[in-house]
Amino acid sequence: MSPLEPFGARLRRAMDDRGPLSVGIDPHASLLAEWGLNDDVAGLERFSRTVVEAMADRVAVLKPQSAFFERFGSRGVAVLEKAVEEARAAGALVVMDAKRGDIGSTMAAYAESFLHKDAPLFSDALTVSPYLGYGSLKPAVELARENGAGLFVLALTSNPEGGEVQHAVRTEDPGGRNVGATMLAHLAAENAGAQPLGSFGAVVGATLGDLSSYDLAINGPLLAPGIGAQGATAADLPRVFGAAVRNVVPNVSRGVLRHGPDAGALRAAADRFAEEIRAAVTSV
Ligand SMILES: O=c1ccn([C@@H]2O[C@H](COP(=O)(O)O)[C@@H](O)[C@H]2O)c(=O)[nH]1
Repeated sequence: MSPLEPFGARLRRAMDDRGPLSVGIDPHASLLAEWGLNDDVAGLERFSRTVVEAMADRVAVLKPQSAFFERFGSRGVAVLEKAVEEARAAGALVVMDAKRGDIGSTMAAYAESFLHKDAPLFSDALTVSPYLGYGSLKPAVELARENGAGLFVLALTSNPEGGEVQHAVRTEDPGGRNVGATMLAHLAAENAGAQPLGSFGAVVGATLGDLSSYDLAINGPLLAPGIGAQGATAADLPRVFGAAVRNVVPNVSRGVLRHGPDAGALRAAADRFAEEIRAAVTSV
């Protein structure tokens, strides 16, 4: 198989063709119950198949949350493998939300698990945690480049607790930047010169309010969770992201999934978010 076109180029095209919305595949136990499914592997399988079948031919990105599959052990991971394969076959890009991070030698193994084209869980991109130091992610950056995949590095997360780590200022940083800003700067360097968009993105929550003190121009995608259940709205996007909004991939998980199990209702909910996002982004 020839190497894939770089993730950033594939994502740019998908965003232009389908709109930038990412829908999460987050099979919370509470959602399984609301959908009338058992909290078991069969329920998990039905839930994830329904979301993939409803969404994969229309949204740019599907973002499975690995935690909800891992909780069922190896049989849950098998369901995840199938969801990834079917979503990609139907034309969605898959961002695996597994938030991996470790010392470099172990990071290399995580990278092999998600970013090697022959891995059963090969995904178009993987979320990673840089809090063992950005340099510890190097094996993932390298393998992603070799395999046409991408990364989303946790920079400024959507949850209120994130600030105690991400807003911490590094005393040795000559510019007095905080940790989140430092991660954005690393990503800008990674994406330098990439056309039309780099493959190394940041996770930046849509919940965060005005981010004009940050340089979000990383020439890469900004994965923006927080719309819907966490309280942010599509209308917040221009205020939060400013001129960088064109590179934002807004994610909605529970805000769409709570409309299941009917596939038409799921699609209608995703379409409403997609339209709100389109209107907000084109207003900039
Ligand atoms: O900063 C972050 C990083 C990741 N997430 C993940 O996104 C979805 C959000 O789900 P909602 O139901 O739309 O709130 C979920 O998988 C999180 O683990 C995030 O929320 N914030």
